[in-house]
Amino acid sequence: MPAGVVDAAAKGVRLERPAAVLLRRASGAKQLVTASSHLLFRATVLATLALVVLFAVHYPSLLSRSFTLSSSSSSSSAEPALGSTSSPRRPSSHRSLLGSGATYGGAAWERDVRRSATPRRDGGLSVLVTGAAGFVGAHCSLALRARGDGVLGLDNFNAYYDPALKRARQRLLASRGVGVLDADINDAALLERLFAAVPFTHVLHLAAQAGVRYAMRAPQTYVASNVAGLVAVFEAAAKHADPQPAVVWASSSSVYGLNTDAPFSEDHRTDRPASLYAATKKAGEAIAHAYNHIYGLSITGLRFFTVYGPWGRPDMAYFSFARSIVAGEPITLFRAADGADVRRDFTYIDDVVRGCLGALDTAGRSTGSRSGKKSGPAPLRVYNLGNTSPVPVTRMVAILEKLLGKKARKRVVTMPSNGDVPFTHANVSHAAHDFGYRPATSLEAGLRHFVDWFVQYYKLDVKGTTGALAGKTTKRKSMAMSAAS
Ligand SMILES: O=C(O)[C@H]1O[C@H](OP(=O)(O)OP(=O)(O)OC[C@H]2O[C@@H](n3ccc(=O)[nH]c3=O)[C@H](O)[C@@H]2O)[C@H](O)[C@@H](O)[C@@H]1O
Repeated sequence: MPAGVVDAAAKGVRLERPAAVLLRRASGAKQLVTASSHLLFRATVLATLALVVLFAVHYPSLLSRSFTLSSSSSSSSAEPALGSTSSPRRPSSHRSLLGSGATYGGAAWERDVRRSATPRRDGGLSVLVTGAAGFVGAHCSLALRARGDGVLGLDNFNAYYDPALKRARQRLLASRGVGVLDADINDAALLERLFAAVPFTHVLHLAAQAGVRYAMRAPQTYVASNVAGLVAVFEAAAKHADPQPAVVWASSSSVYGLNTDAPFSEDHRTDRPASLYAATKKAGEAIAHAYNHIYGLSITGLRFFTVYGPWGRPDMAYFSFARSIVAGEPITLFRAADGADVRRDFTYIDDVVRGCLGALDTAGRSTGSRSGKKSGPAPLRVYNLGNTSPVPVTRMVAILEKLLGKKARKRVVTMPSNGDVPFTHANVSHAAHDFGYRPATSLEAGLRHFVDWFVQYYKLDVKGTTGALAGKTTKRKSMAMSAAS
């Protein structure tokens, strides 16, 4: 090879080398950029997924069918499970934590809300029922609807007791034209929106954290529901409704606490609550006074006395005892420290429903307005809704044993120091005078209705387990609430 050529070739090689290196570097950089953008993309996707999972864990409610007028049976198709009625579980997270970014609103939503809340009779009420998928709330909603009032329900479906039972009540309400919003009373934005959409004449506020003894296990849920939630409802009714509705709400016989004068009258002392539950209800009565005084809200508090019946609360003694008797499990019976039987003024649900409707019908108008001015004093009332005849809990168990055809396995212990009180006994003369409240159901008759429902709802084999029930239950109307039937 000639030298020039060699040189040239060498030069060529020399000349070509930097170009190839540059080319390789360029393509390396490109690959690097591509690879890192893939990496970045994947990291972003992973981070997004992680956020979604975190979000779902902390706020499952938002991913569910929130704030819709749930009426379909898809909300819970689970078969009723007797075993799932026993001990209370912690309530699920409150929707109020989500702030105001929820998915309610829109023309279709407002149309559904208004349809449910519109009365079907002249002069009918338009009632917002909170806790509508609860025991008393569901019965009252059906009774109001049955007489032609408009009812919109609201419930957070928390897991204090089996939410499947609440969903079953919700389906029953839907079948009668009552919509129940899946929402929390602590969601101020939602309440504001509702009062903007509907001129409710009344609020029947029954949403609460119930249960006397559970308050020792989950104290903050009582404050969140019974104090903060009550304030949220009063705030919305006082400041965002035009005109202001009258509010009727659930207080409790437990406010009498350590009171020993009997029968309990509304004029007796209620400043010695025995449980945090009672204290939050007593606080509610004081809060009601303030909202009535400042904003002219018409407010009626109803002190319920151990309400029982079909579609009841599984955490209550009569219900959990029935479950245990059927399952052959032991029950614990409390005895007062002096050895006396613990007694309760058990009140049947239909009587309580009549009391609630009487209180709504006689509530009287609120006198305030959104501007904050009131035109004069508004009604502020409180009533006992009891049965006026206390019965020993041991007698309640004996009736259940007879109805279920099976003996209870009893364990009797001295009442622990858990907020319980040894007896309750209502004087209902004020409610009788003001709206004709007259409880008419004996514990025997009321528990018979309960057991009929209980056996049917949980599809119990009454022939196998309950001689006394066989035959009776087959005649029963299917899933009908007595209040509306
Ligand atoms: O009247 C009221 O204000 C209250 O009535 C009931 O509270 P309570 O009367 O304690 O009803 P249960 O929990 O069903 O207890 C009824 C009776 O059974 C007794 N009991 C309860 C549970 C148990 O395991 N053993 C037992 O002997 C209690 O001491 C009580 O005397 C409701 O649970 C409250 O939400 C309501 O506010």
